Amino acid sequence: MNKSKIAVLGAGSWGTALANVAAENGHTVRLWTYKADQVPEINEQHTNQHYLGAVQLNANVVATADMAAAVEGADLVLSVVPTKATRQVAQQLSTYLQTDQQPVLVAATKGLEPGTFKRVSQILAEEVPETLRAGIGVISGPSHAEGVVKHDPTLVTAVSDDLAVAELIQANFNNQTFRVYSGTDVIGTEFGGALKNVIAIGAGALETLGYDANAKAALFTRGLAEISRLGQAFGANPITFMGLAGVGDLFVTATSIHSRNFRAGEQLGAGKALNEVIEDMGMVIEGISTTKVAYELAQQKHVEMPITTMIYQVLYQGKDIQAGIQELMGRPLQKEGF
Ligand SMILES: NC(=O)C1=CN([C@@H]2O[C@H](COP(=O)(O)OP(=O)(O)OC[C@H]3O[C@@H](n4cnc5c(N)ncnc54)[C@H](O)[C@@H]3O)[C@@H](O)[C@H]2O)C=CC1
Ligand SMILES: O=C(CO)COP(=O)(O)O
Repeated sequence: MNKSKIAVLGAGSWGTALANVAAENGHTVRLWTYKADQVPEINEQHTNQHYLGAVQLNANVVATADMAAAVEGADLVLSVVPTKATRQVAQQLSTYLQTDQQPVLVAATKGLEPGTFKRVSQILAEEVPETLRAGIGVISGPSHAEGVVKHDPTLVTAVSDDLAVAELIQANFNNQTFRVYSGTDVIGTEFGGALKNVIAIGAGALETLGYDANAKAALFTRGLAEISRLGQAFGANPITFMGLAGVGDLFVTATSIHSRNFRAGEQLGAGKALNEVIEDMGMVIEGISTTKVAYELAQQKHVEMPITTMIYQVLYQGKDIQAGIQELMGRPLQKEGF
């Protein structure tokens, strides 16, 4: 395929891993960071120690703290900063894009914006020039950065309202160890990616509390039913939740020690205070704010989400986890619904 100019905004674990995939595919890559002190390390040592340890990055991953330089002439721009920073970064991006520039914009962040309840691709659409709105896509799926940079076989999905945009993202990022599917269910893909983080926090807590596979299977299955129900209330295709952005990402996030959400849950299960968990992680734990958004959305849409509600009460109202589990187990009997 033709080689592209790709700008990646955000040099944390995931932005760096995606930049690395793009560089390995022969594209010209600029990795923007707002922390200027990361630049010499990435460009000279070809590492990003804080996020990815000693892993050697492709030498064609070029970091810069200058967003204008990063996005100049870019064919694709990936947004990979935390959800809460996305709006501000998209506003900055808009000031730097040339008026005749028509890059495809890709949301790689998994979250829902507190207060507005917006999906990440919606935030981008609201903040960038109108001419770019038709060219927005999402990349999601079970893909811990740590596995991607060491070339573990990884499958993700690229989606957009316009299949041609999804296929363009697919063609640019696919390679022998990073297989990219395409699709058009943007809503389902973004709800799946955001909401699995909530369930992963619960899974981490179960792990610490010593619960076995029965409890985890129960959490995954009924958690996925909640994710699907809320997604469908916003127009998602329920089948999406059976795929990479649904059960796939739920599985990886709720079982892997690489998951910040799972690890946060483990620490909460051990009794650590939420503010200490956040402080000590040093990386974004999206599920914490997403839990609150999901809880509020469930109330607003009258969607039954008992597990999410319990996790909300643990995180924000000091509920005891064991008491929460007992409450869930004692709920009125009902038919198995999805
Ligand atoms: N780490 C992973 O394996 C994966 C992460 N994701 C998602 O990607 C998103 C980013 O995650 P990570 O890279 O892991 O997070 P991270 O915490 O490793 O990195 C976030 C990056 O954003 C930067 N940043 C923070 N606040 C900023 C601001 N106000 N303005 C500009 N830059 C800012 C940080 O300096 C850092 O470079 C999250 O939504 C996460 O759910 C998705 C798939 C895999
Ligand atoms: O989305 C992810 C893997 O697909 C990353 O999950 P964490 O943010 O919990 O590390």
